[in-house]
Amino acid sequence: MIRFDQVTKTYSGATRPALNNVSLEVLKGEFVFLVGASGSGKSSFLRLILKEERPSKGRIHVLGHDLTSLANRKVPYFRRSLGVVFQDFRLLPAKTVFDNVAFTLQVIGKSKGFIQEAVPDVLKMVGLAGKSGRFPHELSGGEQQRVAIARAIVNKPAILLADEPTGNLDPATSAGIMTLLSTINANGTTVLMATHDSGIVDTMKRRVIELVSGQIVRDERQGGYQTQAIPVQDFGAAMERERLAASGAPAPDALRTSVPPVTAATPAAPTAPAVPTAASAPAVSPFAPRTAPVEPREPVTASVRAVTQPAASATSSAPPVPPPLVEPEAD
Ligand SMILES: Nc1ncnc2c1ncn2[C@@H]1O[C@H](COP(=O)(O)OP(=O)(O)OP(=O)(O)O)[C@@H](O)[C@H]1O
Repeated sequence: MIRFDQVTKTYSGATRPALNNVSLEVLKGEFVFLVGASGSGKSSFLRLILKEERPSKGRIHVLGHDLTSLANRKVPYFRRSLGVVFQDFRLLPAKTVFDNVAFTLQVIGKSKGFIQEAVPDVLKMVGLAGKSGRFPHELSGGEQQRVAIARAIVNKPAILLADEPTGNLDPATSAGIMTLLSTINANGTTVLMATHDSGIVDTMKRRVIELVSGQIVRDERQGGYQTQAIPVQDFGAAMERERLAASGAPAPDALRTSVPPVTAATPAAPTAPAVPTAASAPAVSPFAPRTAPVEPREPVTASVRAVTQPAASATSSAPPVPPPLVEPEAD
């Protein structure tokens, strides 16, 4: 469904690649978390799948298309099979909930009759049946994200890409969004989600791909969030480093994070969803110290090369995220 063969992406003017020799396969029906420190390459990975960026080296296949040779005029049509959700919702502020979702279908030329049926259906699915006449500013953050998800799935995409979809939401609201994404996945859509939310990843127990400095250092079935870049045990130390950095003091060597060797593993078969509920949602932020000991992870069959990585710099800032993907069909 999605295959990366030795993909490297180096942005112009950059001194190091955002993605470095990445090979992996995502199968139909999988739910995959992309984790890693800020700047590790998660958004770049998603943008390459959307063909918003081109790889500097390597090949990418998505839904049977070789993206390297896919003509630009065919890209809008290709993207109809992909839904995208962003952290900041990206709704059209002057359009109602109904019209935000309908707009996606209008620009690809769907009939009025189709739109009148499809939009209420999808709004019902995301739990917003009674709010179709509201404007985005009249909705909570969680409701706005539901509209964004409705918009992303109304055309029944084969793949849903979500770039930190819960990044602006509280834990209970995030749990509701994850329940929704799990339902969408259970209905057959392959989901790839970049996240920093350790609570969600630990609760859902899905495939986890971890990036450090643009390389895959972990590909684990039913994985947890624990990152190589910032090992869980060292969250306290990481916070102490932040405190010292903010106060201008040099970080003592004792506080530097060490990175254990890593065994990368592989594409896992789809598994039954373990969906957090609003009631059970753990109130954990990526930077919350955790006290529980780290369980050894069970490796799965390797098809991704094992990589040993230096610690990632966690200082890069996120680039601007690409605009919504819906484009009118070329004649
Ligand atoms: N358009 C761009 N031009 C130049 N460099 C870029 C661009 N987009 C990303 N980068 C760089 O590529 C690297 C990976 O960035 P990317 O946004 O993919 O990381 P990320 O893991 O998604 O980070 P975050 O968790 O903060 O969103 C970073 O060093 C970033 O500065």
